[in-house]
Amino acid sequence: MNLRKYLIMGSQNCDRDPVIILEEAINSGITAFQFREKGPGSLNGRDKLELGRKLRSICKRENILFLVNDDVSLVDPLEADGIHVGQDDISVVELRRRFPDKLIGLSVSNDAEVANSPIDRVDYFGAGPIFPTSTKHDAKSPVGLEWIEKLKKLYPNLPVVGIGGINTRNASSVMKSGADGVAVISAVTRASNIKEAVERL
Ligand SMILES: Cc1ncc(COP(=O)(O)OP(=O)(O)O)c(N)n1
Ligand SMILES: Cc1ncsc1CCOP(=O)(O)O
Ligand SMILES: [Mg+2]
Repeated sequence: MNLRKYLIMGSQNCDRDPVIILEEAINSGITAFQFREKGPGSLNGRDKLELGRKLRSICKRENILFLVNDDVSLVDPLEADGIHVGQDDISVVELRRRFPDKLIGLSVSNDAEVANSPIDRVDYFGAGPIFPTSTKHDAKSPVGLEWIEKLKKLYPNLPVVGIGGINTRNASSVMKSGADGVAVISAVTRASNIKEAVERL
């Protein structure tokens, strides 16, 4: 599982065709992709599924991990490698019961969330928001790089990806804090030059 450069994206994050953006990002070196069709301007129903199928087939062809965000109903039709959920989504216990062999990522932002989560059923943590972000309107307050250091001390063997406000200038600080990868939306989807952005990340 290579989560080093983890792109998260839905059509609502794109000024251009998401298919082109994903292809450029893969050709430039991203290692994992999360289909997150969510929030203002996002697609629903058949349109969402149809875009998911296109993005999934690109990841399959290019041998890039493909995870879905939140929406359990997409896991089987898209033959996703896994699913990422947060504290207010379907429970990890239920998810693991339904999908014993899929990757499960869980968002954690503080000690209480970790204490109340079945960590033994999780494959990686999404830690954040590390920095302020304007991409997710209901994001929690930034938790800072210390949160990554703390998580790695508590769970040295569980991969941690930092998320939230990560860009080409601050990504190295996230990795230096012990993260196994950086998860980004706008740093890639809003980049004027995707190749340069992914390479610099
Ligand atoms: C890798 C990664 N980490 C964190 C999140 C955020 O998940 P969540 O808190 O459930 O928020 P939404 O993305 O569902 O709005 C993520 N998606 N991916
Ligand atoms: C989905 C998500 N979860 C926490 S912050 C965030 C948004 C990350 O977007 P960006 O990389 O543009 O700050
Ligand atoms: Mg969620």
